[in-house]
Amino acid sequence: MPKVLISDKLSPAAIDIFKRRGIDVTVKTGLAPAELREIIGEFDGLAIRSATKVTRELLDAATNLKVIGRAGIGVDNVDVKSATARGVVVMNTPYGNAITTAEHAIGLMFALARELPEASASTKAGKWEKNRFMGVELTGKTLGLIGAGNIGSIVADRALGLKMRVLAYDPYLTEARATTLGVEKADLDTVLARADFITLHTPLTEQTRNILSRESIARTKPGVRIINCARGGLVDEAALYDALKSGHVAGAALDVFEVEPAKESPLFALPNVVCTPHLGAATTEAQENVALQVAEQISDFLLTGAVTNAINMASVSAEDAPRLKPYMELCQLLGSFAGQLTEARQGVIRKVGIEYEGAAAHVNQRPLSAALFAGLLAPMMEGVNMVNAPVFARDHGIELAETVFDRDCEYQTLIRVSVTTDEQTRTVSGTLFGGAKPRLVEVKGIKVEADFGRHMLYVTNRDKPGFIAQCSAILAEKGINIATFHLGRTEKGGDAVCLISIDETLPDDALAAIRALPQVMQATQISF
Ligand SMILES: NC(=O)c1ccc[n+]([C@@H]2O[C@H](COP(=O)([O-])OP(=O)(O)OC[C@H]3O[C@@H](n4cnc5c(N)ncnc54)[C@H](O)[C@@H]3O)[C@@H](O)[C@H]2O)c1
Ligand SMILES: O=C(O)[C@H](O)COP(=O)(O)O
Repeated sequence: MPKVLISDKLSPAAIDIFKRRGIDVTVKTGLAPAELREIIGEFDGLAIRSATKVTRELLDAATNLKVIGRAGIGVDNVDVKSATARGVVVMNTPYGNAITTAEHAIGLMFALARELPEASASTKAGKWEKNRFMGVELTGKTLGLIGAGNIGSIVADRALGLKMRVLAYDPYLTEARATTLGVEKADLDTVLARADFITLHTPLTEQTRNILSRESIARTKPGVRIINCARGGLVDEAALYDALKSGHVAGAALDVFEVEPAKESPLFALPNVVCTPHLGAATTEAQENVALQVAEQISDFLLTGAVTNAINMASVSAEDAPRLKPYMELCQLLGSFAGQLTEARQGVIRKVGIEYEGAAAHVNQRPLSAALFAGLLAPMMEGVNMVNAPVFARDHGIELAETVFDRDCEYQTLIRVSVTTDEQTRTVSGTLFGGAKPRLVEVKGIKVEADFGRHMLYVTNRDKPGFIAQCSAILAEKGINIATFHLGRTEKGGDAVCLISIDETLPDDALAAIRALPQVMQATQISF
């Protein structure tokens, strides 16, 4: 039974789902990093929000971990690169808290426009300062969106309902999408110059860090009000402080901070600053949504291999997972076969070609190439799997060329793999016998039908009499039982391949004896 640890405060709905799906679930929140490192090795899955920091050190200790599920959107608390390198899938729940967070941004905009927190504090203090507070109307004002993804789009929709004009800066926003949203697509300078309110809705990346820098804040319209419900680090807090003090910025509402938890900040002393402690996603509805989603996604992955909302891997729907399973197995075996042949020759792989024909041409091929790379690279690298194999391949400069043939095919399905090293190109093809059982059908362009046995001997030889008898005699002498024996050749007397499935591994001296046979050009032991 797979084991999952919930290490942040998640709705109890998640626990129910894990239990219902047959997952052994443990809840331990508020653990110190060392305490978490101590226990993480037991778990196959980890469910988190933003409090748990999934560092390289934690991942080093997470020897069984297969999946990290973030109940929420931002994964900046996860070292995704290290997780990928260790073959751990990282998933989030990209939509579950989007409405709630957009509502928080709108709420903060109202709070700024009418100085609600200050007015509330003053009233509760018995001051009744009716003449101190004079707000601004939102109707007819311009809202500048920086980032028009899931949350930004919802904010735009609500702002349009408030009769605001919405300008959006997002390099990935198309004109067509802007029209659908009812917003005006603009460059950053235009948003800065024209917006009465600016609201940020981008992830924190190298491009967005300090997107509201001292210089860009200086270019904003005097009297602008700024809302950040996305990530600390998007706004230069020191520059914001100076602009608020000078009055150039009339107000700022911050849900997120450069350093969290934000226990102290010069900004806290300013009356025109509204702060909340990273509450963007904090509603019952949103927390229920993300908890349910993350628990289902983690369970699906651990129980069926379905991959949803992964940051570092191609998606495989729950519906597709069982259908793709035999194809993935075939690809992994073909990759492993080709990888072991390449390893035997110590060649550096330069290029991998994958051709899909028949039924394989009509399935989702992205996870298939990942499975193939995992099989191919496993003999050469430790800890390789479907998550990290495509990254390893890219990092090692291995070019991937995929071709899908929509044509009549001799087999119900056919996947052909060619691996090019500095010295040669090796081709192997396989099919799914009966639609499910992986079978080799071609090696080096020579037809030879064989199941993938646990231990196999692959021989290339010249098609001359005596080879089968001599090879069998060597195996018999070592007491090695032959399970299956398959032959193929280009033509009578030409190049031949032989695939022998044996019941155990071949001792080195037997392999050497087979290699020494006069007809043999290459003999390699393959294990799956
Ligand atoms: N405060 C909270 O509690 C809370 C809750 C949920 C999400 N968030 C954060 O809100 C942010 C947005 O979430 P989302 O779900 O809308 O993400 P999203 O991925 O749907 O949208 C992000 C948008 O930013 C745009 N973008 C990327 N680089 C940009 C750049 N350089 N300039 C302008 N736009 C750029 C992208 O094109 C995309 O449209 C994330 O950082 C997320 O972590 C915070
Ligand atoms: O990225 C997110 O989803 C938000 O920052 C919410 O984070 P939280 O779930 O830890 O509050």
